Amino acid sequence: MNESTIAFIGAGNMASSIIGGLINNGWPTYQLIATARTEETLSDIREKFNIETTVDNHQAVGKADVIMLCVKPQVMKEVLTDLSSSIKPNALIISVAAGITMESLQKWGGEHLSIVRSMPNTPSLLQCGASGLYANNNVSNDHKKLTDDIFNAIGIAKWVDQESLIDAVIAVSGSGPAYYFLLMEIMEQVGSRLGLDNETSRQLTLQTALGAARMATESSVDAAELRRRITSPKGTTEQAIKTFQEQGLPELVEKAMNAAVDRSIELAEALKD
Ligand SMILES: NC(=O)C1=CN([C@@H]2O[C@H](COP(=O)(O)OP(=O)(O)OC[C@H]3O[C@@H](n4cnc5c(N)ncnc54)[C@H](O)[C@@H]3O)[C@@H](O)[C@H]2O)C=CC1
Ligand SMILES: O=C(O)[C@@H]1CCC=N1
Repeated sequence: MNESTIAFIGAGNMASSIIGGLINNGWPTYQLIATARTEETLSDIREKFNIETTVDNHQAVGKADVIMLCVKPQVMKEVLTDLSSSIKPNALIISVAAGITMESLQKWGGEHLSIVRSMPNTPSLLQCGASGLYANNNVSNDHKKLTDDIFNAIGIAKWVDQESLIDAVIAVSGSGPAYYFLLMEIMEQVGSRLGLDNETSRQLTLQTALGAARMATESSVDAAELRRRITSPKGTTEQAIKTFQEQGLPELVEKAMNAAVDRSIELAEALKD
């Protein structure tokens, strides 16, 4: 097991998912430290994960081999600028923030820093995460291996060789779980309107999502073929799929994913100074 100590700066939703996933995979709790603005958030984290916490970012960073920046994009500048003097020279910095560029991170933290921009997602908690990773030129092979160890412990991880592709990762997997949750919410509601009691509709919807995801990931054929196998000619599925296609679902999904990319670019521009 890895001997590195990881400091999570900003122990909110994303950090908790990564911390939980690492612990579920056997990462020693004594090698994890988390910070937040309030003692209340930290006491939740201690209760859930039994790890060291502090409101003092400098204290956490001083001990850390890996500094995972998990604050909102809007406070990243303030947090990183303040921390730059406490970061150990050989530490690895990993940002999870959407829309904060490598250029900004280097400007605020220091040009010499080894920085990875990551884009994880919340299923990391269940070790079912999907993360994209992009490294600056200071990141050594050992630091890349360490990054792989962390992100592979909580799911799958893919390196991209152009920073702009992190925006594509945001649109696909960073924000992606929310798209599936939205579809689940809608299917549950429609099932109830069709006469099922709420609990039955909920359970059938969720089990169907789980079953479909498992078939898509575990079977040797692609999603299109799995869909065809359900779609009997002149049957019921055909009518539902035809409705999705005719009403523009593919275009709508593309538009939604492009909106996520556009927002990341907009944030990067607005927060760069
Ligand atoms: N929620 C998600 O599904 C994903 C989020 N992200 C990224 O993760 C980052 C955090 O997002 P969430 O966890 O959703 O937000 P969140 O609001 O749940 O967590 C942010 C945490 O930062 C803490 N914080 C604020 N200022 C601080 C400071 N000065 N020092 C230390 N801690 C401070 C807050 O107390 C809070 O607990 C964002 O940059 C977001 O782009 C990336 C991928 C997915
Ligand atoms: O919505 C957001 O901005 C963050 C980044 C990806 C998922 N949540």
